Amino acid sequence: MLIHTQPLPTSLFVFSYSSKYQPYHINHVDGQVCLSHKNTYPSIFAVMPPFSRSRARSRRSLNSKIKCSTAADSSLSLTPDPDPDKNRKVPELNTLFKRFWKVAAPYWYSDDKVQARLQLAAVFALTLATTGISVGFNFLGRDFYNALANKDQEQFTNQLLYYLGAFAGGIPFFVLRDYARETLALRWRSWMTKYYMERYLMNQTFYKIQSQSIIDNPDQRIVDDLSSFSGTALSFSLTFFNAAVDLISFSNILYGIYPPLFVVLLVYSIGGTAISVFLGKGLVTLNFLQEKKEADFRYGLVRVRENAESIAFYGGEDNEMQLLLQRFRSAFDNLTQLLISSRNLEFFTNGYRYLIQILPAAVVAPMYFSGKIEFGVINQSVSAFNHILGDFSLIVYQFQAISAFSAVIDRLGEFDDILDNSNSKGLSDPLEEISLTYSNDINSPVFESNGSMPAEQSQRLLDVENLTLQTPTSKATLVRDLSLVINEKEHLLVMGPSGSGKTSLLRAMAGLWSTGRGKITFYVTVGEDFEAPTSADLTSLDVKLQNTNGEFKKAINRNSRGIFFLPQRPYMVLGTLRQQLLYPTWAEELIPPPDGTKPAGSLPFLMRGEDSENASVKSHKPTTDELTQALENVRLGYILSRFGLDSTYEWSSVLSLGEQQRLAFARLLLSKPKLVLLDESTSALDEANETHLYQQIEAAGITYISIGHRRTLYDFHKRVLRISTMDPNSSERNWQIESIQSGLLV
Ligand SMILES: Nc1ncnc2c1ncn2[C@@H]1O[C@H](COP(=O)(O)OP(=O)(O)OP(=O)(O)O)[C@@H](O)[C@H]1O
Repeated sequence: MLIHTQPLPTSLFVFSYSSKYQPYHINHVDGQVCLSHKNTYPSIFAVMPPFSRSRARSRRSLNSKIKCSTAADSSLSLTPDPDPDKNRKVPELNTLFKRFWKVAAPYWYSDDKVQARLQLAAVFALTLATTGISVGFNFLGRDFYNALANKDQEQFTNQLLYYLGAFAGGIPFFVLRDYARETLALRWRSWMTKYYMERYLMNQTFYKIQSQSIIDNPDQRIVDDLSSFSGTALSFSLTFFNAAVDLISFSNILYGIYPPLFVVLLVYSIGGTAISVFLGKGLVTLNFLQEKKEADFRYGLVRVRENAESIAFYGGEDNEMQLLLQRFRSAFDNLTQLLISSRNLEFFTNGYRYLIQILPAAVVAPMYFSGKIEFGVINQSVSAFNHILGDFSLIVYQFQAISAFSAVIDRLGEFDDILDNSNSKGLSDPLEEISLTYSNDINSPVFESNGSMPAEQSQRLLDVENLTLQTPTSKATLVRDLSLVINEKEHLLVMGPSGSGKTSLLRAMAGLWSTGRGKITFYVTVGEDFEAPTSADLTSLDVKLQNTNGEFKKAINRNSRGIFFLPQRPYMVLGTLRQQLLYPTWAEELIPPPDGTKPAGSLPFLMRGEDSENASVKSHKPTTDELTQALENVRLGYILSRFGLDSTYEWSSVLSLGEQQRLAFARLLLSKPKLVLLDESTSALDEANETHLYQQIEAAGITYISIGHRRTLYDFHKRVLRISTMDPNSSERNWQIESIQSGLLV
């Protein structure tokens, strides 16, 4: 137990700041951060290096306060927007605790748990050591000043040497404690980032979140909120731990001096905490909204960057400016309210802090006057009182940081729930009934597409039975009671007016939409170890989640099952031309350093193991020659001399739309799937190139289902599925299948 028997010397110091940093004021001075003690030692002042990561949040909010107080003087007009977020409820305390636990716990039970717990123990041990060192410095300081007061030169010199020795020995503990805490926070964040990204990208959750606008800014939650969560959770834990140690150390002293003083302190701090919670309760919501609005604003800017060419063609700068300003104003308005609430809370917090400064001295002074205690005991009681007050007042002093942290917990907890239940009723429609199955039973009898007569011995690839397809949110029926069979080489063209539901049919086949009824079965050849997933597998996160430790079973990937989808809008990944071509079938491996060593600081769980890659990754990965040949096959050989295979460009900007579509066909030819679903994949191409590409995939033995509007497409297909726009009042089928022979309908 750490007990101060003497008053703390007034020259202490830098050391105690971070173990009990809460009683300090934080100020910016010339790019440095200055901490000055808020209660016990108003004269103590320590200049710190620029903020560490764990204090980045304080810096950010501080910076934003500075920026905003400037902005408040500017001429921005502040017309309030009607804002549905204003009715957002403050989360209950127990909900917050549950969410905190749900977000925080998985890491400490994960594969990395041994390392994590050891590091945590080291951080706590170092924190205890630094607290002990601080106490030791108190005693050294006391003796130093006693020697000075007694004019004992020899003792003074000795104490000075002790002090310098202790200084040299003690400093590394403080540095190592902070380093250990920061590295643990980084490790925790890295693990959580992978854990969240994995669940976000799994099972098309990212698509559902985006297309159904389920939550705002998942990217910001993964980047900013996770970073601030791990850093703040650790530093708060240490702050509370320190407060507990401190409380035990100093309660005895204070209680021993004068018990009523202890009781007064208890009542004062409990009352203060209750009032600050009452005054600051709106801060959690405001902080939550601030995060959202800042992310919305940033997203708006990202959209401008991503769509630079379209905006420039439209000349839409004024509109963009207005939209962006609107988003910024929304963030600004909220921040203004946040500042007002913070200011009101500060009135109370500062009053609370200074009102009681002289109380302990005033209470014990009569005992001193009557000779019951020595003068030093007054100092000691003031010191102990302030320590305990600081410990009991953590919530008052830290309320703003706690409210910001609560907002982070709330946002992450909400995100975590969505990821966990990504296919439960919360996310998907209760009428979600389309069953999507991947079957390896290719021996079942093959029928003609009209379902009546046995066909020649070709392999069946797709079976659609009584499919009624609806839009996910409005439940508008797009296709009614569709049945069709696709056998090998029976290429199907899907036609129909714009908006009739052609792409949506592909969405259902890809498992992106499942509202409606009916059954879709893909028949695919797969390895012996493959257990054909059912539609429930495909929509149940549990199947893919082995446990809550964040270990995932191999995700089911339809590309590796011989089925490929080319979306309407070509998608170019961030990376090199080689990566474009390999996407999505093969992942580009990390290039190891020449000496074969692991990159410094790499964490085992950030590496993608073989198991987590597509099954097809194990299949032959195309060589440079094969990649070059694939480009030649789609008449794109000339871009090689321009860009090379291994340079990174913004491909969606440097390649024309038609070139991007041809690149997508090169991917297809390299992957050689059994069946491909093409959504207007040649719409930007001239007829000669279109014919060439269809000839290429036909020659590669790929069966295809294409969506398209052009009659020239008849030449490459055997049948056409014609979908008409659904009449909401009709209960009739809105589709028909016609045969094509030699490019003509029969
Ligand atoms: N996420 C969604 N939520 C609700 N309705 C949607 C959604 N996406 C598309 N729709 C609607 O579904 C209908 C069918 O859209 P779909 O994209 O399938 O049309 P399409 O036949 O492919 O049209 P086009 O030929 O113009 O590409 C449209 O009316 C569209 O507005």
